[in-house]
Amino acid sequence: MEGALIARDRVGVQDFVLLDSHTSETAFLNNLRKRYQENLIYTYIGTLLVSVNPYKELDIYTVTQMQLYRGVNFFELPPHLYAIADNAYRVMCSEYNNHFILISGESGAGKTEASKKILQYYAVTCPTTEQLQIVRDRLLLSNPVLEAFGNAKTLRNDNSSRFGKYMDIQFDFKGEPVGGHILSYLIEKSRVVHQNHGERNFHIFYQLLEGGDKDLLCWLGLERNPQKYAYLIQGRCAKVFSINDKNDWKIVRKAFSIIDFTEKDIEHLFGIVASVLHLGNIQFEEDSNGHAIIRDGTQIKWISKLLGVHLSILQEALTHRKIEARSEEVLSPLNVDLAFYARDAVAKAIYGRTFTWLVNKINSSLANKDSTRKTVIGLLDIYGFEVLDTNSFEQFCINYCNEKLQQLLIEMTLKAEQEEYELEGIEWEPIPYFNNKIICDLVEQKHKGIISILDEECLRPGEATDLSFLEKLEEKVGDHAHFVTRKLADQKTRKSIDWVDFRLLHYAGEVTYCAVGFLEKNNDLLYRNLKEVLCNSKNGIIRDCFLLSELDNRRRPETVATQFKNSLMSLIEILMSKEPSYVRCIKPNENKEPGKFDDYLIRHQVKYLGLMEHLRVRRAGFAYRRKYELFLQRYKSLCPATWPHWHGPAAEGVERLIKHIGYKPEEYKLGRTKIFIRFPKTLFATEDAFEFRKHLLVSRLQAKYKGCLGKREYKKKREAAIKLEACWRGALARKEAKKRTWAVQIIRKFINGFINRKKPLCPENMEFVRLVQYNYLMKLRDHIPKNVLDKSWLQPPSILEETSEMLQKICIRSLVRKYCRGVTAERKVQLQQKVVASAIFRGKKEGYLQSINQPFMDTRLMTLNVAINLARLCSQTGGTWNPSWDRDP
Ligand SMILES: Nc1ncnc2c1ncn2[C@@H]1O[C@H](COP(=O)(O)OP(=O)(O)OP(=O)(O)O)[C@@H](O)[C@H]1O
Repeated sequence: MEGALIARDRVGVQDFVLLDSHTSETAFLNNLRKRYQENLIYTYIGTLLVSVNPYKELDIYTVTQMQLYRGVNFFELPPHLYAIADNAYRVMCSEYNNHFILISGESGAGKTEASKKILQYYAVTCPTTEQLQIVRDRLLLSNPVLEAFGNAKTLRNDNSSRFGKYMDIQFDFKGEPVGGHILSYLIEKSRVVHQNHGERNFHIFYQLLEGGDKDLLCWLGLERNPQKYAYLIQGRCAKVFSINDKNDWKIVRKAFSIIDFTEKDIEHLFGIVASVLHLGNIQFEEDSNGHAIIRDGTQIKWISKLLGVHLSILQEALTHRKIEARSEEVLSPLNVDLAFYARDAVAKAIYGRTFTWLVNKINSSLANKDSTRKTVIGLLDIYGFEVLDTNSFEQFCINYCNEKLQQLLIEMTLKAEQEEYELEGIEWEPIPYFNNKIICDLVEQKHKGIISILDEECLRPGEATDLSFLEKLEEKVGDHAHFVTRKLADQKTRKSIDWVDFRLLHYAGEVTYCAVGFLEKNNDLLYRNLKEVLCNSKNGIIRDCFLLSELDNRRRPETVATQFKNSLMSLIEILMSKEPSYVRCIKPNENKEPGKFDDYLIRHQVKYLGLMEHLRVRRAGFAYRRKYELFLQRYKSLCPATWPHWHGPAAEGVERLIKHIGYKPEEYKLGRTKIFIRFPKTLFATEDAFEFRKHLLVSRLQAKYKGCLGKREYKKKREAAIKLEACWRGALARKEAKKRTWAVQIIRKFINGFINRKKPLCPENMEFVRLVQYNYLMKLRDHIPKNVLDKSWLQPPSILEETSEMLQKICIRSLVRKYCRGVTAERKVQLQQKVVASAIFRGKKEGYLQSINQPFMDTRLMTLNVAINLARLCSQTGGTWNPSWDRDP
């Protein structure tokens, strides 16, 4: 609930106890409308769930939704059927007790849908084993079978349940669904033989004709066309747009096989369904004596075959009545009207009892054989209060049932309230409410109640009629404040009550019942000879339904109303021993239209569903109650002493908190485990303060969160950088170490090579020698003599001495060659002359050595020639010569 306190302006309050004007029906309707228009079909009154039929598919029944509600605190999520179902289940598991969920509302309000949804919820969310899967399937598939035989199209609902249903789902100690049991109440048998305009018979008839295969129909003596059967066409709407009989037939057939029906069972079952259709087509005619006779024997032959009864005996039983006169039995012929009555009575009886057989059959397939203790959750899908234009015996029973259930609800709610107050040590404040026990007594009291009077009339000898019954009522309960007839009414009311009517002032409003047919319906008699025929049937189901022992029992069977009263008593007993949850379904409009909220219709239902009464009871004390822990958890931020954490007991924390907020003493009470807040406005003020505070907290949280995110990001980056650095350094160090290792190896090799350098080339010195050679050659390349006069030469290492010498020679030779090539012819002559001159002057001329480098000059050449000649002369004469020469290399 807390979740949507926030959105209350738009979607209203999720819990009616939080309405300010809780006694105002208009405020109630406004809230309901506001929510309905937002597709919020569920609203709480405390723990009671109010549901408004949306008449459209809503996206709120998905498996995800189921998981959402699973195990979550009742008030934490928006109201939902699943919350009710889950709450019952959780409490059952933890406290190991039994529960029931009572679903009520008028026809078409969504009761059956709700009960199916709850069943699906358990099927999906409860733990189970593969073995139990079959139980789960049977539980789910029991629905289509019961709906086929017990539901029909009515004016108010295309799939209206024409019986009351109570289904127990049994759970073992692990919370696994292990079995189930169904009780059915008051199936509307009259529908088998009569339907109002716009209504249909039970679905199964149409499904069989539409979906049954040719061979089956042939075997049953049926034609596919429903128009051929008198029991199917009174409503003139055998075909309904919203119903797919063919498809439904398939589902029912499949369900039969899962629910353990044998082929024989199915054969007998459809034999009965077909027999009912054949019965409806039997026509009686009057013979000359005014007695009923059957002219066309076709139908009766089929019935005799399908029910396994003797043809002539059946024919006789349908047209005669056995009367016991003294100790003799006399057959008295029936007139046509009585024959039709007998025919319809058989049809109703066999259909009604077959339905009971069906429920028993389903029960035996759902039964859990192991005897360990089980806990149960019961689902009660029962007809709501009915007010039709003409209200008959059925409406009387239905409305009586609703009175009883209303009483149960009020008692249990009051009891629960009182128990809670006692448990919490809060003083009990008496709650004023309307106790409808007075109406229940009017109906059910022994000897004095309406049912007893009706039974008396049915059983007494003599000519009892519906009118004599009415007179008896006036006589015996005429002075009751909740009973009126035309005779008893005042002038004003008299006009609205017919002479055959009586009116009851139910808790939900006035209902006028037409007494016509009460006796007949209450008696529900089947002539004895017809019963005998059925008891001797060869159809196994009919034999199970009509026991021979019934014939021996001379006591009159209980009347329908008494049977119903007794079954209701035992139902109430069953319910009283369990923990209750309630779902009240509301029908929003008469046209099955989505989104249409008919104020008048809904106001009416709010009234007769007792919602205002329930709200008054829930609100009479306190509007809101919560465990201290939950209250503190939600609102602790409103008080500095409790925020962010309260370390003491929760109750003390709450006390500090509300003192800080400023609650007045009359606004609250503190129980043992819970705080009780009297007025919704107190809670809303707290909620508003919380909202405001939340915004503050949210911005703080956001800032903190952003800071945290930033820090986290920075830390991440930093760590990444450090890691990267470490990796990089490692890589560098590894590279360095590798380099060093390599260098050491090289140096080692070098030293080794140096030590062994003198040895011939071997692996130890190979590299060193090569290196030295290489280095020497490289160096030599840079120190090669540049001309022939340059006598320098790089000193070679010892291992290259020989090579060096060779290289030097090659080099000199190359230089010389180069020099020689560069010498011109003129120069060559000059040099030759110089050689000659040298030969002449070496050692003989002073300054010879200095003149070697001097080139010859042309002027001097002449002189040289002269000199040569002179020299020759001198040499011949022994004289000396000392000319100065130009330098020349
Ligand atoms: N929660 C829902 N969501 C959608 N449609 C729904 C819902 N509940 C009911 N309906 C619609 O309303 C129709 C009538 O509902 P349902 O048969 O459950 O009514 P009921 O109260 O069981 O009536 P009756 O008393 O006649 O059996 C359904 O066939 C379905 O179309």
